[in-house]
Amino acid sequence: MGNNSIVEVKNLYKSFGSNHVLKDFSMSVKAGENMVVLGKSGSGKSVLIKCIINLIEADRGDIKILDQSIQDMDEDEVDKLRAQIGFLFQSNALYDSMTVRENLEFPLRRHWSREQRKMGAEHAVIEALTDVGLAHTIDMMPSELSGGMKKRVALARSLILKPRVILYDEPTTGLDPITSREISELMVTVQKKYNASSIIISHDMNCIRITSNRVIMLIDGKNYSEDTFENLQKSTDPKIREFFD
Ligand SMILES: Nc1ncnc2c1ncn2[C@@H]1O[C@H](COP(=O)(O)OP(=O)(O)OP(=O)(O)O)[C@@H](O)[C@H]1O
Repeated sequence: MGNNSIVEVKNLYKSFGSNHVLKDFSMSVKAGENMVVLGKSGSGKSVLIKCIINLIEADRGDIKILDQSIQDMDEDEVDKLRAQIGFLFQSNALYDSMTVRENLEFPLRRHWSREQRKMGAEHAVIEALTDVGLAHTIDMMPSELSGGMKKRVALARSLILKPRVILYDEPTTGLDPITSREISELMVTVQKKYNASSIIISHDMNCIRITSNRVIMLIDGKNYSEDTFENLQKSTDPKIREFFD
């Protein structure tokens, strides 16, 4: 890996009609790094994540994940790459009609052969659930779980393929402060265990403080500033201060 970059975004532009959302945005996420993207509502954080996983196409710019340019990939290659990327969406997106076990098996059905699943699915499900402290919920339905537990199960599901990169979209939204803190600490624990890199979109200052190695300020469509949480907190720049005051 040339420059040790797991995710490399260069000079990204994305507009919707006259709404210029990303304007020359660049960032580089290193191996094992937790990168937070902080920006106001509507600043383009979700658009950025969607560009990174090729759900929407950027107008201009380069995106490389694990040294592969996503724009040059055919569908098969994108699919293979997606197996190495874990997602944790705000909504959790658990299937309500499936047990916890079936929810966790879902990505395996897509990316593992029948033979691989026969040999390894049970072990993989138990390992991922154990990592989030919820092995005992394996036969439960999502409706029997609290909000925080659902979030943990969704995290377990995003870990099951042992991703190199994990993308978190507002992982603590809707959770009480104690549960938010637990989820944030869990994100740090799993990042260490899996040696994954993460890109985290969040407004939750406590979550950012706990999880981030670095924070990017997404302002006016650009990477306006990037630094550690502690250094940004000390900034006197009014555009940065808005987030901390
Ligand atoms: N598919 C789309 N078509 C048209 N406009 C879009 C589309 N997706 C996003 N936008 C616009 O892009 C801008 C950025 O949206 P985005 O969802 O990335 O914001 P965000 O920073 O994630 O905000 P929030 O913190 O509120 O989730 C918004 O003005 C939004 O209306």
